[in-house]
Amino acid sequence: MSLKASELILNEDGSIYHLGLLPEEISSTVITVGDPARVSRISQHFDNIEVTRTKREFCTHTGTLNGKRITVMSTGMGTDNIDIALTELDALANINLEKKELNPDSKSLDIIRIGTTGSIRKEIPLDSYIVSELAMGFDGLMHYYNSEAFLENDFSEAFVEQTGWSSKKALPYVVSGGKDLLTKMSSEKTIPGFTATNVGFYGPQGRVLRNSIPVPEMNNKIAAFSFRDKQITNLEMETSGIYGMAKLMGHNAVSMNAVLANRATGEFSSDPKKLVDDLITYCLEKITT
Ligand SMILES: O=P(O)(O)O[C@H]1O[C@H](CO)[C@@H](O)[C@H]1O
Ligand SMILES: O=c1cc[nH]c(=O)[nH]1
Repeated sequence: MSLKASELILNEDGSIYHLGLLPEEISSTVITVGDPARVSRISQHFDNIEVTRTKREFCTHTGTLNGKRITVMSTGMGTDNIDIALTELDALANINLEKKELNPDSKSLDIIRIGTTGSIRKEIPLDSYIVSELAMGFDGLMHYYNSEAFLENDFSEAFVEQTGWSSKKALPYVVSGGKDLLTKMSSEKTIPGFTATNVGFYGPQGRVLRNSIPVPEMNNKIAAFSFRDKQITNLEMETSGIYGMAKLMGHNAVSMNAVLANRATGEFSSDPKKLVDDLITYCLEKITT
């Protein structure tokens, strides 16, 4: 059955609506970043670049490094953008856009997020790298899909109870990263983490400039949460959405986080550019070997 024009939306050139890409323009290995400017900081390492496309906050370069074809794409900030980016990436991989029909065999993508984050633990210092084994989403995205099969609801229940999480906020959901990619991207240079994904950068992460927030000690409560020997390590804005969308559609995902803020000590990295560039170099080496 053909998908309706209002559901699978294509541009005049046949490309997918928000990303502006055609199926042959993406690799099965996709690096995602929040910042569009970070795309060329990654693709400058490629031996060649065959595709460059920008539409809204979605800037995409596809090229080859050491014989491996890689796509790098910016998603902008937040899991609302992740819903669009991953759904459209999946459509490029698994839907015949001309016939508007699902392909008979489904294809699985490797999705590697290279992002920045704030640690909420003193013992996870500035300038370290966290690989997210688990993600807890405060964003609610997974509740809009049939995701019950893979959500780790016992973690969510314990979290709500231990932190006194308000029912006015979305129920936190917990989802794991892709096992093989977690192993591939981890080393003695990385710290395994449990990443909390927030709906914003300021109030939702407990930052106060001029606005007050209802539970000023929430980051401490999040840091004190403990269940089955797991504790939350860091805050950012995309990982839970990426892990959830990847699990829904049969893709593998891992989130690599450069710690540029430590919220427990109040410090910020003195050289965030170098920190991210070093993580990029680390990830490209791991991806291509
Ligand atoms: O550096 P990126 O990948 O954008 O990730 C982090 O930085 C942004 C906030 O400054 C959010 O997107 C957060 O998840
Ligand atoms: O503290 C931080 C740093 C980077 N990104 C975030 O979302 N939070």
